[in-house]
Amino acid sequence: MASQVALCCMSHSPLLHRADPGAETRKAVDTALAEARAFVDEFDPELVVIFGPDHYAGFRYRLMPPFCIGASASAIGDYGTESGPLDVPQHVADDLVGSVLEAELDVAMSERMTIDHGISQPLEVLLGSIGARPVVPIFINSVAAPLGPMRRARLLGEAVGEFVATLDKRVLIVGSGGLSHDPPVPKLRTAEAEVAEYLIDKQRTPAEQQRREQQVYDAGQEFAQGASGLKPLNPNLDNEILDLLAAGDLHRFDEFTVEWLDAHGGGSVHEVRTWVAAHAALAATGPYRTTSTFYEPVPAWIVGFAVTTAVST
Ligand SMILES: O=C(O)CCc1cccc(O)c1O
Ligand SMILES: [Fe+2]
Repeated sequence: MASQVALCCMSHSPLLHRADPGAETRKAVDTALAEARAFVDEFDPELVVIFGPDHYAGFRYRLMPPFCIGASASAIGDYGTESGPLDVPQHVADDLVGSVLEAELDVAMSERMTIDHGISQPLEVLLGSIGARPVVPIFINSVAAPLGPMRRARLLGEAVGEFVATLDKRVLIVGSGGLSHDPPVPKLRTAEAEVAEYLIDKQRTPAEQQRREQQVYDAGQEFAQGASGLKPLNPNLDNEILDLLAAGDLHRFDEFTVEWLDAHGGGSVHEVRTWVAAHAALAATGPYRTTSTFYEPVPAWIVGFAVTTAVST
């Protein structure tokens, strides 16, 4: 028997539950997320495979893999998200790592993966809590330059999908991140030495974390007031991305270079790699149809916020 597979992709933001985006936007996003949650409930997944980035919370330049599969993982609990362990089915994760390596993708593996809101927020939103269902987390570096070509994220997704198809389970594939956004994240080669230390190896103290979270909140408020040096959100690009995903035109993403995306979508637009990987995973199990799409640029959250669901046909 083959698996039954469904997909939900969503943007995340550290400010999702913190900054007021305006009553109308709040209502629209809450509705879209409630519908996604209902879609997941109805599908009743036995396993969740989630592609997500982090924000120098777990992976730092001391050792930065392009991709990493977690066979055991826990969340730090940044920006008011839950902290604690995920329920990772160890043998499934082990087999997935083996299967992806067999497909000649040199994925890293972690037996102590640390995740942040990039993975925990969609788990909370879609499942109720980070530990609600068995989950295999797959990290995709989406911020720490240099990044490899988009094509590799697509191929990773494909290899994951080929494995998922063999499981004989109801599997929900999740992608977390994007779309266009340019949050205030320092860069290794231009940051002051003390700041760069946090990108390389140093963990923030609780007080430093609190300051960082306030700084990001303030940046969102400034951005929403139009008084910000951050790159504007790019709804045209975001809609183009959503159209390609819905059309199943995943090869087209191979043509988006890192430089071009950076220029048009901001420094964190590369999180759409998680969407490409998730869709490639679903596509590897058979043809699919996008069943819902929500999109709205939300400056107060510094993100072009999107939610989609899709099913195998
Ligand atoms: O550095 C962090 O911890 C979070 C950075 C950050 C800020 C606003 C919107 C985002 O999407 C984002 O990733
Ligand atoms: Fe992010």
